[in-house]
Amino acid sequence: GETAEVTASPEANDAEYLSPVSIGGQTLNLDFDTGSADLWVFSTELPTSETSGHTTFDPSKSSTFKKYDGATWKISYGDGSGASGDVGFDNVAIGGATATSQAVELATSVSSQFVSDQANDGLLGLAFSNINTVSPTKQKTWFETIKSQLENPLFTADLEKDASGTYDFGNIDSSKYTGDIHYAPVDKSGGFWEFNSKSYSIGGTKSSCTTCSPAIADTGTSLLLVDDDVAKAYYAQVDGSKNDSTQGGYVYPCSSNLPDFGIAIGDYIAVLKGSDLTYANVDSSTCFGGIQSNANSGMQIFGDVMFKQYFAVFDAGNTQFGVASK
Ligand SMILES: C[C@H](Cc1ccc(C(C)(C)C)cc1)[C@H](NN)c1nnnn1Cc1ccc2c(c1)OCO2
Repeated sequence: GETAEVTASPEANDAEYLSPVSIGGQTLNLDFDTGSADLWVFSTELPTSETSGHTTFDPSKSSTFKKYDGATWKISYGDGSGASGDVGFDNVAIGGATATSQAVELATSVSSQFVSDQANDGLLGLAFSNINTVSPTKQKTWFETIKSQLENPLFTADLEKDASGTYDFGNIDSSKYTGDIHYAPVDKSGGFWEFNSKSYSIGGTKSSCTTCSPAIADTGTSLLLVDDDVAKAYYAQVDGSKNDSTQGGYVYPCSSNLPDFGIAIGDYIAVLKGSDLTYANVDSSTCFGGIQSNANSGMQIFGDVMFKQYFAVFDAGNTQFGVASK
């Protein structure tokens, strides 16, 4: 079976990580997103006013591209952004592993957030294909297309703070983590890498929260979006912090000492170091937190803030998600 490895390069503030993907011989930089299941790209079908700074996929230049007549897609993301378009099939290679006849969703319309993020040429979904948005027939993700060719039906994420990391497909590279991998069973019925998270710790003090929402492992989200009362409890320990609606969340004096924050991955509490829980500067003295409220959306979203501190294993063979120290 095959294995493949590709770099994941951070954008400003580690807001997102981009990886090179070859589609019909054309290389685009895509945001690998374990929280969605569409592989979509900036294409020559977009108005040129929306593609400046982006690499666009040109189906007419690929000898292996096949149009999927009548199929369309339309996706809306939780941050309010979205995109839509039509569909074809082509050979899609990542790190030397090629999925043939992979569904590639070509954007004919993208929201302003995507137009302005010139580093991003589209998203590569790594969630489960039951939430793919192609109509009339849902399509497989790249990972699900290639899974049977891989040495093991799994992939790992090693994202780094302000540095390039890697995604590996088909194997677990033991040089990338220390100690044990702690797994939680995944409920994939909602399409996400979803697991229970019924406790947390703040500054070493553990709390159980039987009413806490389940969590998803989401490489496509920058922050850690936790239940509202958990976010409140965390920032109650940060002097001078406040939930500032104009900034869009909790801010505090950059001089604050942030407590460690432990998140439950099933029965295991992964402790995130407080010193790595600041996301960005709002101004020279005010900082924006990596931990924010999910506005009680009923789902906790564990994004890149977690992946920067823990090596992650997405194991489709055993339908489990695991983390290890690194
Ligand atoms: C937001 C990303 C998907 C995306 C990634 C990048 C981008 C830009 C390139 C334009 C920067 C837009 C969108 C996430 N992926 N699973 C997602 N897709 N659907 N829900 N989420 C997670 C969520 C949900 C709610 C929230 C949030 C996050 O941030 C703020 O409020």
